[in-house]
Amino acid sequence: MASPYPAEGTIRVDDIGIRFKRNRSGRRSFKDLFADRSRRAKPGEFWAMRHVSFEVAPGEAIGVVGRNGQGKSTLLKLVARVMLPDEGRIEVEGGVAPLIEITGGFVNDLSVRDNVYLTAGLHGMSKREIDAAFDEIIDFAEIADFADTPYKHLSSGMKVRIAFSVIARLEEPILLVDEVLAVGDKAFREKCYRRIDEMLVGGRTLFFVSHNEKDLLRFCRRGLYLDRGELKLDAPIQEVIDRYNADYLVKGA
Ligand SMILES: Nc1ncnc2c1ncn2[C@@H]1O[C@H](COP(=O)(O)OP(=O)(O)OP(=O)(O)O)[C@@H](O)[C@H]1O
Repeated sequence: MASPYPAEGTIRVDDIGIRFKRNRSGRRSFKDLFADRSRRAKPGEFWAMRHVSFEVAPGEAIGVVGRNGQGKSTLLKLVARVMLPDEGRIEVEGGVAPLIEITGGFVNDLSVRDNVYLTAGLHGMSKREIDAAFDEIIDFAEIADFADTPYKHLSSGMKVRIAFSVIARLEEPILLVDEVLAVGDKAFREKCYRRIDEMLVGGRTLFFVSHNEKDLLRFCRRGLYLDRGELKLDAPIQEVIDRYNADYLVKGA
């Protein structure tokens, strides 16, 4: 008999909406949390995403496409639970390994070593497990000479290397990858992609944001096309790419 409980890696997004202020850096203040949650955007606010619904089964690999500023990163942050929707519900079964806005996840003044322990620890790895994996994590990133360097002194490509290397070691069932890998050099990116292939074979659920068709087609079977804060199309990835290109590709460009 099928289990009544959703399997790890399942994601259910039900009519979510999120609004932002145009003129302030932060989202909501503590005080705002207790204020009236009006369904209308107040002056100076706008809905970055509204009425978005979809379900993801464990092991699905989903490519998210759309022009700049259409809500792709916001959607990943909602799945990662670092943001909450103002409307609707989002249910995520199991932990999420996020390779998004990586510099936000790592602490600038800590060494690479301490950041590895911190991030892996926050995702449930014990100290003993991290001890055992540490050398491999550093080797994969190819930054052995920099293990005790403060994270802030790494180049942007080196930051991506160590972040990917840690995230790829986590046992979380859901993997989120935005365009950060574009910062890595070609050889390292290919190494990361092979690792993502392995993780998909292992049954991970993937959300992959990219403007690169080849990369989207490599990993994803299904696509979500976000446009003006709406989910314009949820379909096989090739269909989603074709529709996006038909809408926005400048002929001959
Ligand atoms: N913390 C925030 N405060 C205010 N506005 C925000 C915040 N985060 C995102 N936005 C706004 O929400 C909209 C969607 O942004 P998002 O980063 O999700 O777009 P995107 O599709 O990932 O874009 P890109 O392709 O450029 O990365 C944009 O208008 C952006 O300015």
